[in-house]
Amino acid sequence: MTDPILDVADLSVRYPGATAPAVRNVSFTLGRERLGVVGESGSGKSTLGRALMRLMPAADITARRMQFEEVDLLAARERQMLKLRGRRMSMILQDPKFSLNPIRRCGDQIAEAYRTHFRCSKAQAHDKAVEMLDAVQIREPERVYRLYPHEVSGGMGQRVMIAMMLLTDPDLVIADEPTSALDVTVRLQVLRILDDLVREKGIGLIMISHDLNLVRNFCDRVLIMYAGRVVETLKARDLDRAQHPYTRGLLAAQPRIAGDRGDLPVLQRDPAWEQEARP
Ligand SMILES: Nc1ncnc2c1ncn2[C@@H]1O[C@H](COP(=O)(O)OP(=O)(O)OP(=O)(O)O)[C@@H](O)[C@H]1O
Repeated sequence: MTDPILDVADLSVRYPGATAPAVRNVSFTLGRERLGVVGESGSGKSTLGRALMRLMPAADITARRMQFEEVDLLAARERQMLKLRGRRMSMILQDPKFSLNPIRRCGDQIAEAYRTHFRCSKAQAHDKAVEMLDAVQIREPERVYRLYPHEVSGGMGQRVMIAMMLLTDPDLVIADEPTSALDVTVRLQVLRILDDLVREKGIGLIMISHDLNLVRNFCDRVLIMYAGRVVETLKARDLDRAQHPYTRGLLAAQPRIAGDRGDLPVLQRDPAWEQEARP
């Protein structure tokens, strides 16, 4: 692995009033690679992503280390975080409908994001927005610039979001289920764009997903989360050789198209999984 972009040790997150932390003692490093974060609903994947961006002012975030390049994310003031977010670290969410402003044209939103970070004229920001739409393989960028979010498909909306994120050349991108609302062909296009970012621009990508097949094929390494903890960390290509019974249970519960199509096994949970952690 290359020099870590992110180095996290013993990160825990507790929501106000919650009896147990949503994320518990999570440790990992991220290089210029694709790191998958997998686990069932409620295992803490999104909480982990939002905590890294410090997007949860009400929650209690503790860690031994939370270092993003030269920045100590635990000590950084909110002013510094405002400069980092959207510039050097970005997040892509599942559904662009909730991330784009419904009453502003897509292109204007990208141009405005550019002007937030860089001093330039409106015309320069417009040109940059069109260039970015083109970079995410939108065929008629000038036309799409003028569309409102409700006028674009889910896949195009997701590409608009990625275009906005690309503006500032971030080093870290956290993608939270970025393709689950997309059909298979558009999903491939979006994955290809993210893949190019890792290969050509050398970003570090955290890909949060439910989809074991997707992370197996797309990611370099995978963190498996259960009840807020990382129970296993593996190279994606070694996923089928996973040791932890939870990971093995998830793999066994995957539907198969070919071969024996008997009943899917039900995951038998062991309460001990909640206590242990294997970084
Ligand atoms: N804003 C919040 N306030 C209080 N509790 C929350 C909040 N967001 C999430 N939680 C709780 O934290 C735990 C982890 O949730 P989180 O959304 O991180 O899981 P997840 O693995 O991303 O799930 P999903 O795959 O369904 O998105 C859950 O028990 C959830 O109920």
